[in-house]
Amino acid sequence: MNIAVAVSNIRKEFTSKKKKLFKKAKVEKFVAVDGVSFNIKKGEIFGLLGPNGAGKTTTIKMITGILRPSDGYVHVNGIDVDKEQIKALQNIGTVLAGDRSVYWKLTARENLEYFAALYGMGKKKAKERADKVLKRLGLEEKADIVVEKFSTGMKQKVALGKALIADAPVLLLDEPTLGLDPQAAINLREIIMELKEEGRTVLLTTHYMEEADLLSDRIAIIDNGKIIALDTPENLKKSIGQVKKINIDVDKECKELIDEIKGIEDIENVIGKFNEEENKFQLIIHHVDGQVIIQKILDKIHSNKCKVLSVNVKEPSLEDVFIDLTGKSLRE
Ligand SMILES: Nc1ncnc2c1ncn2[C@@H]1O[C@H](COP(=O)(O)OP(=O)(O)OP(=O)(O)O)[C@@H](O)[C@H]1O
Repeated sequence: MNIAVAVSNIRKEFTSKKKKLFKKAKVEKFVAVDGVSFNIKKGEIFGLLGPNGAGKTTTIKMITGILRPSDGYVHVNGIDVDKEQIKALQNIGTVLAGDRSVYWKLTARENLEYFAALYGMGKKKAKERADKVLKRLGLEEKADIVVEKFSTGMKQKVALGKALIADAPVLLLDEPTLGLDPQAAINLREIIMELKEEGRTVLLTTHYMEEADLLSDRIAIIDNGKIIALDTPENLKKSIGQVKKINIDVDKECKELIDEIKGIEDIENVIGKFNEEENKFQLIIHHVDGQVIIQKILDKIHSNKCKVLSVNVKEPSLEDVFIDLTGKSLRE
């Protein structure tokens, strides 16, 4: 069988009680994941890309069985997660977003040996396995230091080590590079590529589009609990091939510009974001004709008394696929 993870029409509805003083609590329903289906092939890195709150973590939690779907089902290596959770879990290693569930007062080695023991390994096997994982993560030299003294990147590696300790064929990595400095993120991405080369299946959630693009064989884009596109990164980008993109930075925030540029013929979409660090207003403009349009856009900018800082004509990225599908930016 070629499918490692089969997710069939899963749905998750949360209910919460909102209480107001002297009033009866009101029960509110919220659908976080709304009929999501996908298959992950064995040996594939499958990216789940979406903005904050899109439903990525909730989906992962349903695949591991931590959360029970309100509807639909999940199979991991042919095992129904709802019916045989323990058997299914033997096939899965998981790192949840911001997972710091390693023990801070224990060393990296003690942590990994402890989790190996939880998986039922004897002392000798646990030690061997911990050694192997520490080496693979480049943590051998720091193996006997307590985790609380580690940097964020090293703590994240120990969390990944916990997911690797049982040598499971399927890895669910929820935002594994979140909060890491650029070099630590590069190191972790290299490890993820190596895991794939060993034949493991990886589900990676991220809201970094470059990361999804770089690592994934296929990507599902998720928004508001629904999958809105699923294909290889190349095909996703090709799908908006006729759409061209111009990035223009201007010297001050001018929201009126967005609607004015949208009003120009052949303009498909305009996103405007103020970059506080660099004190500039960044416009991402999608259009279907590159020549005449630039002058028309510049005229609008001038009539709004803004100064152009830079103009770039770019190849569409996954972010553009998202903008094209939703009319909003991934990081809004
Ligand atoms: N236990 C819960 N009760 C109520 N609502 C929840 C619960 N868990 C998640 N949600 C809501 O479900 C939605 C999806 O959350 P989820 O954590 O899956 O998003 P995400 O795509 O992983 O986002 P992020 O990138 O910010 O981690 C959010 O609106 C969140 O507030």
